[in-house]
Amino acid sequence: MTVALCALSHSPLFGIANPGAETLAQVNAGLDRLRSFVRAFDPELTIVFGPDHFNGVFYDMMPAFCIGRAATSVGDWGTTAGPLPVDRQAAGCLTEAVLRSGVDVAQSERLHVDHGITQPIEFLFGKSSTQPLVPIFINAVGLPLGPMQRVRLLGEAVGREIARWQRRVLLVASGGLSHDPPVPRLAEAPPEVAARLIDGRNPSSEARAIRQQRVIEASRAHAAGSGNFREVNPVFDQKTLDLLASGDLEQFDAWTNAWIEAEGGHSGHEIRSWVAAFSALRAAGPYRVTDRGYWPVREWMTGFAMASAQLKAHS
Ligand SMILES: O=C(O)CCc1cccc(O)c1O
Ligand SMILES: [Fe+2]
Repeated sequence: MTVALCALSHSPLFGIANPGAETLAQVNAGLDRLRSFVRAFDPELTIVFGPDHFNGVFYDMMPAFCIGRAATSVGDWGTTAGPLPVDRQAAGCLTEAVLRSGVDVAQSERLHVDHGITQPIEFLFGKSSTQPLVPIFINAVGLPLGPMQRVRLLGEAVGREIARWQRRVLLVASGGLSHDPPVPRLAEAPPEVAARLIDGRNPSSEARAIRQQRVIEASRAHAAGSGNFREVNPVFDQKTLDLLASGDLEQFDAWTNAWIEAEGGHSGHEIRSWVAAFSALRAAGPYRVTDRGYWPVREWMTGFAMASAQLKAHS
């Protein structure tokens, strides 16, 4: 057994909005380092913890967590659409292990995923990779959410299971850190928006284009200092990264969702992906963070962070 971890933010505005040459060069250099880390580790299986943004998972059946035994990319924001190379057997083992641990994870024979899962895969492996995957959906925008402790326990159950395997497993976390992009919320949605949050799968390409254009315009307004979006919070983000690096992950149990939202914005809940993945790594053994980068990027409407980590025994 050996396990490694890569965690990174996603933003659909990456490649669309320009954060300036210096930031872009630094982020790209960071992504290059992550790709080198992954190549050197040479994973036989990659488990991706990531959210969805009402593109693949809706309120007609909103699970807290869901493991895909098969999955298909909706192809939003220029990501490759279609079936993903899911390792069905590994996904089944993980589902059983998590259920045995007492965490009532949902399961899917066709998990629909958006850029929350596909962007990190494409960053790390390219646009049409055949890298075997297990996608694990972590609800971060379909309020209400359960306590953070459940996220940690989900991750631990995954980590305990893969620690028993004779296989190099890469854990990938996708999301965060603090950000508040224009993702609709059911409680405040007018009826036509509510309808698509409940059952909005397979929008017409025109409808998708209109929504994406709205996000692009929002990011322009935000970058120009107007618009009604919260600022990225580097203090919250560094605190999150410090705690993840410390390995003292039980401390996240005390982070209430109200506090996370107040400090990290509505999409700050995406740190759940990071907590799940780091908890999985820790369940496989003591770890150390080997790389860490952070850039608050207004043009991408997010604090863009990345990290890699590996087991101490293998460093
Ligand atoms: O709903 C959508 O498709 C856009 C969501 C979105 C926007 C900016 C930064 C992000 O990280 C993000 O996920
Ligand atoms: Fe997101």
